[in-house]
Amino acid sequence: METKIHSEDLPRFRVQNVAPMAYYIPDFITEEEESYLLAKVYAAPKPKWTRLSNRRLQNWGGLPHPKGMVVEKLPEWLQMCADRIHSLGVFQDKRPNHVLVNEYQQGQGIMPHEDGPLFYPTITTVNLGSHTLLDFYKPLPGGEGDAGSTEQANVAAAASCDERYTMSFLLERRSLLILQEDLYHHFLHGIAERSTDAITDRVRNLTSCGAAVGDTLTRDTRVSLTIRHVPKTLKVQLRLGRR
Ligand SMILES: O=C(O)CCC(=O)C(=O)O
Ligand SMILES: [Fe+2]
Repeated sequence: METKIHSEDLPRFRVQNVAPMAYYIPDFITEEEESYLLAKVYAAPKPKWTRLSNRRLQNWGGLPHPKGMVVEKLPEWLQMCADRIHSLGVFQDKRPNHVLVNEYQQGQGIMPHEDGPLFYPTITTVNLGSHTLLDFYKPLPGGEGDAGSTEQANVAAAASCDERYTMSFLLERRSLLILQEDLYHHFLHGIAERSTDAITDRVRNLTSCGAAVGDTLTRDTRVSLTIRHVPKTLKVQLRLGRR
C-alpha cells in the first residue's frame, strides 16, 4: 500500500458540525487493496474466528488486558494498514499494535458501547465489502466510563436507545473513519441490526459521501478492520533451551 494522505492533509477530512473529533476519508484504499484485504481476512484459519450472536471477529496483535497485552506480531497485511494509518499521525508517536476484524452479515450489528480504557483513545476503522451506518448515543445517565462494559449495561443501553440516539456516520466501503476525544470518551457507538439504511439528516458526513438524504441503502456483508494502539503491553520472554 502506498501512503497517499499525510498528517498535514488530515484537517480537510474532519467531519464538520459534530462533537470533536471525527475524520472521514472516502476511498482511503483502492478496489484492489479492498479485494486483497478481504482475501486475507477470509484466508485466516477457521479457529481464528470467534463467533458471537450478531457478528464474528478475528483478534490480531494480542488480547487487550488490564494487566497488559502479550504482544503478538501483526501479519504483514495488517501491519501495512497499521503503518499507513500511523503515517496520518493520529496516534502521535505510538504505533497501532492491535486489529479487530469484525464481519457483519446483512442484518447484523453491534450494541452501543464504549471502547474503554484499554486502548489509546483513538479508533481507526477501515471499511470493506459494504457500507454501514455507525450510530452515536449519549451515554447512560451516570454511566459514563463504565457504560457498555457488561451485558446488563448493554441491555439497559438498548432499552433506552431511541432517546439517546444522536447522529450517524455513513461508512462507505474502502473508507477510513477516525474517532477521538468526545466521540471516543463520551458517546457510545453501535451498529443497528438492519438490512437497509435510510439516509436522513442525522447522517452527518454526507458531504463526503456518494449518498443523499432520502436514499435507502441495502447492506451487504461488511468487514471492518478496527486498528488501535494498546499502551499497556507485556513482553513475554521465551527461554527455549535455556535454564
Ligand atoms: O465494525 C465497526 O465499525 C465497529 C466495531 C466496534 O465498534 C468495536 O469493535 O469496538
Ligand atoms: Fe467499538
